[in-house]
Order: sequence, then C-alpha cells, then structure tokens
Amino acid sequence: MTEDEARRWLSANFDVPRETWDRLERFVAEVIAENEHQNLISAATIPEIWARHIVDSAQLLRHAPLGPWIDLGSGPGFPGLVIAAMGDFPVTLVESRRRRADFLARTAERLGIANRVTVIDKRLEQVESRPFAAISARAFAPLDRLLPLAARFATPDTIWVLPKGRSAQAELDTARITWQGAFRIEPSVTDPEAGVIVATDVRSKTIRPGKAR
Ligand SMILES: C[S@@+](CC[C@H](N)C(=O)[O-])C[C@H]1O[C@@H](n2cnc3c(N)ncnc32)[C@H](O)[C@@H]1O
Repeated sequence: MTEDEARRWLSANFDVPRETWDRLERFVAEVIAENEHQNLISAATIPEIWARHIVDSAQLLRHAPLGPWIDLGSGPGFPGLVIAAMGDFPVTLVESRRRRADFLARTAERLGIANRVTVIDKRLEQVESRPFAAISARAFAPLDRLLPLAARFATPDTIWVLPKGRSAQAELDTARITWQGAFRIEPSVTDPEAGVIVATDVRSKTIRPGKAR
C-alpha cells in the first residue's frame, strides 16, 4: 500500500472530518520529530508512515466496538493514539517506558484529545483491573503470553483486536492449547500476508474462576 493509497483507504472506510485529518497529520509530524530524540519507529518506515502505522492502526476500528478501549504497550501511540484521534470514546494507553509515556501524554494534549486519553506509565502487570470493551496490542507479546497478562481487563463481551503480522495463525494455534474463545483472523489491509486476530469470549481452559480458599 502506497502513502496515497493509505490516505484514500482512510477516506473510503471512515467518515474523517477535517479536524481528524489535521490531528492525524499533527500526530505523524510529532512522531517523526520525536523519533530524533528517542527510538519510536524504525527510520525505514518513516516514508511509509501512513500505511505502516496510521492505517495499520486505524483498521482495527472496523472490528471493535467504539467503547472504552485499552491499548497495551502503546509505544509511540500505535494503535492507541490513532484510535483516540479517530474515535470519541475513552482510550487508555499503557506504556511502561517513562519517556514514551511522556510523549503519549504530551501528544494527546497537542492533538486536543487529552480529555479522552488516559496514559498509564506502568507495567501492565501493575495496572489495576477494570473491564474494557476493546483490547488492542501491537508488537507487545505473543498471544499465549498476552492473554494471561490481559484477561483481567476483559469480560466475555470484550473484543480483542491484535495485529499479528504474518505469525497470526501460528500464534493462534499455540494459544488455543490453553485458551478458548471465538477467534478469527482478519486479513490486514496493509499487508495481504498479515493478519489481525479478533477474539471475544476468551477464557482460559486451565484457570477456572472461583473463590479463593
Ligand atoms: C515493540 S513496542 C510496540 C509499540 C507499539 N505498540 C507499536 O506497535 O509501535 C512494545 C512496547 O511495549 C512496552 N512494554 C513492554 N512490556 C510492557 C509491560 N509489561 N507493560 C507496559 N508496557 C510494556 C515497551 O516499552 C514498548 O514501548
């Protein structure tokens, strides 16, 4: 997907008001500028930033509810800050590296979306449990490690949207040994060989909810 195709894909698939375009343009500029100071994205992906990062993030909105959303290991804000820039619902970004979390909070302010963005600069393991309508995570952990880390933020209705590149099927096969749920793999619009794992009603086969002794 070229950069022009990426922008056209956004216009064709979402109602993108001028204000949202401006936000996305500003976000792209902020990421590129900050990349001079900290390693946020691979420099090789900067000429393809709309396809590789913006559309790769925005496509998740086609599969998940527009409700309270948590993004795990947000890094520079992919996909979480793109979701927050395009939607108008609360988005929580968990990022353990202080400098990255500071960038996320500062950028949310600059984009004018700080009212709906919460940045938690902690390790996910230290974040208080609370249910979300959608859970996303890109390049955070393999599925069989991610599910046990994040299941406490899900209800049976939560939709998980996990861009997995070309390893989607293999990760799903491994995770299914210990996890059950309604899983499917959606093709990624940015790479025909990559997949987005979409899941709901995810439960551990081994850990049963029950009372502590
Ligand atoms: C490979 S980066 C991916 C960043 C972003 N999601 C993306 O796709 O560009 C993984 C991010 O997760 C963060 N991270 C790793 N382990 C974490 C943890 N246990 N809790 C919160 N953040 C974590 C790292 O600091 C890093 O920014």
